[in-house]
Amino acid sequence: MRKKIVAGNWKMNLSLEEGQSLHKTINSELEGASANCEVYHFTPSIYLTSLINEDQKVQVGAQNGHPEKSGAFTGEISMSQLKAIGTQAVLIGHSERRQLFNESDSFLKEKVDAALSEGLKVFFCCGESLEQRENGDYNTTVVNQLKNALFHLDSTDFQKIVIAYEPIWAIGTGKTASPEQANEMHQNIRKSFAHAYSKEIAEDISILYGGSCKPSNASDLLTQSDIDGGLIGGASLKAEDFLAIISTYK
Ligand SMILES: O=C[C@H](O)COP(=O)(O)O
Repeated sequence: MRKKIVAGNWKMNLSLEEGQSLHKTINSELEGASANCEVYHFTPSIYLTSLINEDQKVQVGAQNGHPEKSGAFTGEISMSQLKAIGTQAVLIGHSERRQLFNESDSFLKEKVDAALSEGLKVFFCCGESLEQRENGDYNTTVVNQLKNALFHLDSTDFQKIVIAYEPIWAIGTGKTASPEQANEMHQNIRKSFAHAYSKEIAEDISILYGGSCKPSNASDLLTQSDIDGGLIGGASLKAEDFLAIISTYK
């Protein structure tokens, strides 16, 4: 059965002290609470070692990783280096990486392979631009992103993969997809897995929504039939907001 997951993507925000304090607060609030959803913090890589602690409720992930194990890639961190320090998960394919750092589907595919070979859990992001939404190309765009980076994998690999659907026009804009628009895309994504693999894989994979999700709209979005949680940006930076979103699954 697929899992509910709420993940915070801090992006390039928070000082180390702020990050440690936020992580500590979320962990202590969840301590002893019944586990109805998994919770992740995707933090700046430089903070990972100070936050990773296997005994805590909130799992810690990186926002990026390089597919090569080692070599002359100044400024990069490999998936194997992430794994070596105990990182539990990695974000791959976030639209900010695709757009601002020109990451192509084929490069993302290499990252997915490298992350899985290290045993990292992959949160694979997909989503269409406003133009693609308006000209009706959104379903094809998103399915192609999945096909190009994921559909070469074995069925068993999907135990380590979570999909995050993030319409680019909803990220950090205050505009959200309506619950119906988001759910329709999640159903479409699930169908593409059923078509490429099997009904079982499609039913088992967790698909998160991301894009201006906040306490006021979380319960409408995150309780849709095919939405299994959220990848939260801005609203993950304040403990009160992030906890309110997590409480959707209480
Ligand atoms: O990874 C998170 C998404 O980019 C959503 O960000 P946002 O909640 O600030 O719109």
